[in-house]
Amino acid sequence: MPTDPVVEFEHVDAFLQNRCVLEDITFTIKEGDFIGVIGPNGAGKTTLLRLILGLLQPTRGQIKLFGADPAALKRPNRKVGYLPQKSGFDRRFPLSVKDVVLLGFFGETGLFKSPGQLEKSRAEEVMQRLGIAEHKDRPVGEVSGGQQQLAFLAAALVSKPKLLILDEPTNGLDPAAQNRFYGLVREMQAYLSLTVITVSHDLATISANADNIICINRTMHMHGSSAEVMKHLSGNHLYRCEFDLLSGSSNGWREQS
Ligand SMILES: Nc1ncnc2c1ncn2[C@@H]1O[C@H](COP(=O)(O)OP(=O)(O)OP(=O)(O)O)[C@@H](O)[C@H]1O
Repeated sequence: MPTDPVVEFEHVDAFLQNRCVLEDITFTIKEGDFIGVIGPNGAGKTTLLRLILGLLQPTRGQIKLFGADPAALKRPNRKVGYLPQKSGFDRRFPLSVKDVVLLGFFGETGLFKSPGQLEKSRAEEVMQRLGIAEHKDRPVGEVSGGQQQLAFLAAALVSKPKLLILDEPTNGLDPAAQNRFYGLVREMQAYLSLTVITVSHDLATISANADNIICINRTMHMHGSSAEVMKHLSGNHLYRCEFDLLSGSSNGWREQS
């Protein structure tokens, strides 16, 4: 069955403070895809997400989100759930797990309107599905890192988005918690018929969980199924992506001899 494009990039460039951060990026993400975006630190992954979200305008090229300009797209057509990088939010906030989940409705209800019964029961259902309902009254700063991430995932999902965008969602989690997180994302993907875009610099995590992978480091190096990309990276000794995590260098794509 043919599927509609959810995100379309056509020859997109992005400049930040007069520096080219993304160059000539072209790809299409279709309904139901589970896409991993990988690249070393500073490769432009978060910038790519900001372009998709309409928070940044491309310097050249065209971007469509659900067939429209992302910056002009308003609810109810803008059905996007977003889980930003951990560093973007102060997790010592004096909120319970349930409060954090209910924050996910603010895009719908506005900041100053309390969530009603419908919102509360939807939040309860999502917390049940993600296995965090038993922690709902605990301060979010006191639950484990994995449970915190699930609370923020629940907040991104309560408004029943069609596209879920995750920026380095499993940073700082151990491998078991990472697998559990992505297993739950998969379950929610099936339940809500979601398209998922997840960003990471961890190739192992991405390849184990995403169906398709986009490799970027300013330009787009590869776009294909996880199996194809992994085969290319591990079987082809000419090109292999290596991330210099220790130095945080953005020159992580190296030619191998
Ligand atoms: N507001 C900004 N102004 C100027 N340069 C920026 C800005 N935000 C990001 N950059 C630069 O743009 C480049 C891409 O940044 P971006 O955050 O998109 O990379 P990333 O792949 O998400 O990195 P990381 O894995 O470290 O989060 C980096 O060199 C970064 O320093």
